[in-house]
Amino acid sequence: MARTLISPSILSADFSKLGDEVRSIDAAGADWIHIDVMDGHFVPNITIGPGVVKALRPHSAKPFDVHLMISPIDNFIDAFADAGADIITVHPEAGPHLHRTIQRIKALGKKAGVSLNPATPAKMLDYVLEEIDLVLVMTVNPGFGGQKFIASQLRKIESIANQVAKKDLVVDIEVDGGIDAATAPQAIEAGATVLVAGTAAFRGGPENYAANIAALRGGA
Ligand SMILES: O=C(CO)[C@@H](O)[C@H](O)COP(=O)(O)O
Ligand SMILES: [Fe+2]
Repeated sequence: MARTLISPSILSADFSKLGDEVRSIDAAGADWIHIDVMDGHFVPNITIGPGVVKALRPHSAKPFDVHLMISPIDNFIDAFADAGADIITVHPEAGPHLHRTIQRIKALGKKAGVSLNPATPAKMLDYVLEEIDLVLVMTVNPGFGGQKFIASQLRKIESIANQVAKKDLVVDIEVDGGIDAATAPQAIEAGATVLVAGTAAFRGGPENYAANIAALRGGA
């Protein structure tokens, strides 16, 4: 069975001490650090920009998994790469030329991801799957933590996992939204290789982070 990585979303961390939160979740066993960037335009919420990513960079050596929910996207790719992102994930609806955006991310030496909203079909990947490192399947509508898992997305994960296997590609399938100890095994069963969790990872404060991550791995 494929390995399962845990990428806790700092959207659910205590924003008044983000550096400490990143250190704590890293020490608790996070594989990646998921950073949700929202612009109040592509999604109805505003979070953080490249300056915060840069400030957090010294707090962890784990890969920064940066999920960009901003449009237009292209003017910001370089800024997040410079700030210390390792994986940069974009939504196809966030710019006019997805292929070009991916090329730019790769040219900067970063891993490239494409994120699909719940209503966006897997077909969107037909001409880019060979170019990318990761597909991020949203199991909630993007914008907020703490929403309910949309189970219809399991079928999409399965279909992408089949395509990846059929084409013999090395592409992670990351699932994002409403992931907890109950939904994690369903996502893994469908083919997810990376689990994002905000609420379930940061629940109860730092003394609970290791147990929270272990519970998510319980399905692995
Ligand atoms: O990208 C997003 C939301 O748009 C996510 O990364 C959330 O932060 C996940 O939070 P939970 O659903 O796990 O609370
Ligand atoms: Fe996210």
